[in-house]
Amino acid sequence: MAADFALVSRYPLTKPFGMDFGKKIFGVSVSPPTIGFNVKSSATRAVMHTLLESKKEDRLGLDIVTETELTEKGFLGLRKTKLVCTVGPACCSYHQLEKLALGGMNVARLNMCHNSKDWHQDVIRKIKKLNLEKGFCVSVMIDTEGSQIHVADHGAPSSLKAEDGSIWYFTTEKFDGCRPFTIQASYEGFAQGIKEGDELVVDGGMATFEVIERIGNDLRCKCIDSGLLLPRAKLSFWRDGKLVEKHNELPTLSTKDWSDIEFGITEGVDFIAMSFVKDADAVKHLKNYLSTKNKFIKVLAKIESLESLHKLEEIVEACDGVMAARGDLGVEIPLEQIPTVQQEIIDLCRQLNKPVIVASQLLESMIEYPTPTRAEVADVSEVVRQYADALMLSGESAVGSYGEKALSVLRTASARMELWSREQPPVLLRELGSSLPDQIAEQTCNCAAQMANNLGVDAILVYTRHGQMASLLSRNRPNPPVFAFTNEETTQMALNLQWGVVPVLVDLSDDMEGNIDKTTHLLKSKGMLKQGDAVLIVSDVIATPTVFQSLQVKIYSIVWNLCSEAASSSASFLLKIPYFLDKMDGWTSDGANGVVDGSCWGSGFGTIGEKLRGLKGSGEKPKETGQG
Ligand SMILES: Nc1ncnc2c1ncn2[C@@H]1O[C@H](COP(=O)(O)OP(=O)(O)OP(=O)(O)O)[C@@H](O)[C@H]1O
Ligand SMILES: CC(=O)C(=O)O
Ligand SMILES: [K+]
Ligand SMILES: [Mg+2]
Repeated sequence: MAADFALVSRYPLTKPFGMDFGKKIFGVSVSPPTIGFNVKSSATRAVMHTLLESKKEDRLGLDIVTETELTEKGFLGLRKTKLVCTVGPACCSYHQLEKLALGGMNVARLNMCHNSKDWHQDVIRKIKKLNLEKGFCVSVMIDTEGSQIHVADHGAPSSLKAEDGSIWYFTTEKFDGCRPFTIQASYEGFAQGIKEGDELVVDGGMATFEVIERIGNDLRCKCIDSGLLLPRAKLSFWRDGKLVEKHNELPTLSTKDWSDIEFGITEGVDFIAMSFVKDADAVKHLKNYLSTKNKFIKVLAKIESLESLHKLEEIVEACDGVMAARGDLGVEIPLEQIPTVQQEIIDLCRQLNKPVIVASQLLESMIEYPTPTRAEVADVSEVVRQYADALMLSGESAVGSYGEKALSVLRTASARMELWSREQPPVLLRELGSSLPDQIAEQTCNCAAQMANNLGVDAILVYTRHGQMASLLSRNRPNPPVFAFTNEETTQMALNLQWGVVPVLVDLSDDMEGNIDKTTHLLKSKGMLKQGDAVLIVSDVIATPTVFQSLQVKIYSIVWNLCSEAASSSASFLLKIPYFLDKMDGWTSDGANGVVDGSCWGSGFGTIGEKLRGLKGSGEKPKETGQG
């Protein structure tokens, strides 16, 4: 949103590697490093001020941050990668949350492992107040504690050092105060099935112990690799180089988790992230529960255990989105496997059209330092290159001293990598839809995205009720942003997590042409659509139920007419795919709009054309899509 932020090193650059800052090198513009991170330029502040002063009904239903970014950078300058911030003590005041929202936070995450319900309630209410009063659009996610084996208490306020050869007791006995060399573990059955000679690994390798004796529920262990024991350190057991899997003994949703979910429902959160998901059943169970309560909260499955990797595909199919939770995952699989597993999770989510967040340690050093390491910037950029939907800050925003700066690093690094990625060849997407209407919607979105790239249009506009069409467009990762106009607030808040989608809340009617006129008029009146701009319009709406349901792809090119009041649509064309074939004779043709025959659209549409013609013969009407 603000002017370009150059990443600043905390190590002074004595010799800039033979480069002259300001010159173009290999097509990359290198700007001189600025000192520190400005969160907002004065120009940005001025735009925001004007927007805040403007009447709500003139504000297009776009959130203030996107509107400012759009005014400053234009359609193609909009950031596509979404940003999630974990809220903790370092950023929980109204003012601090406002700064994160201004900095581009799309989703605020509340980790129910920490702090009280009152504290979380206070934060959620502040975020909703900011959205209402200041024109932000920040969604709220709660993240369940889940059942995990970790240090419940080690008797010290912060960390404890375990030295090589020292003997420690790990117990499930609850006691107050401090017993030297004694660690309380969180799970009663933590020692079950554990044998002498097994290794107890703390926090994925921070320290390692060998089990020398099992005494009832307790383990006597010798430290074989010295290190630190942090509060709530994660504990895992290994035998012959393999993880001893213990999650299947634990419920995915504990009593506390259910109580936190009820709390989330009452407070109207937009996402529930389920920790330590083992299989699709747990996800389906929660989704069913939410639907019986008529709540449209999206369920995100956190992939952070070995079990979840074994059942990745069924979990991704069942959930509404995924979090690659690298923190705990790194405790369960060897660290060197994290990069390939991350790429596999992201690719699968894109194929199955589910938004994916990559989380943990993205800018870990920024908890303490005002600038990231080069390796951290490279990690963030790699996630963006892999086309994840969202990046997440954990401790950097929750407890760090430089949360806002960390957010600006995510913003700058993702903007730069998104630009670079546009030059890369597209990925082949597998076919998802099984019903004909779903296939039509999917092919329309694939073609529309390709067309938008080939024609170099400035923006894609989509009219959507449940966000499905917007999501199918986003799945193609098109160059222009996807403006998703919806009249459902739940759809607006859910789309906040999807790559390149700008959700816009508007009153939509059944008259699609009217909707198009209204929204393009608003974009024009705000100066966002300018002479020479072209937008591609995709809709999936029942025009008049008795005639046909149509999918339309329309190129709307803005030409400033000297004699006419505003802009006119030129060279537009419209593809109508009739579903009610008894009224229509195959493909429609509409001279005025330059409607094209399906065969112009390549083999994908040819096949669908054949299917439609086949259906015409059977007189069968395809079932309604539920899309859009
Ligand atoms: N609401 C909160 N109150 C206090 N501290 C918090 C809060 N949320 C996060 N933190 C702090 O920020 C750190 C990083 O947060 P994060 O959400 O990544 O948690 P985590 O405990 O590492 O575990 P996980 O993400 O696996 O649930 C935590 O270890 C904790 O110290
Ligand atoms: C985010 C989270 O839960 C993890 O990385 O483990
Ligand atoms: K959690
Ligand atoms: Mg975790």
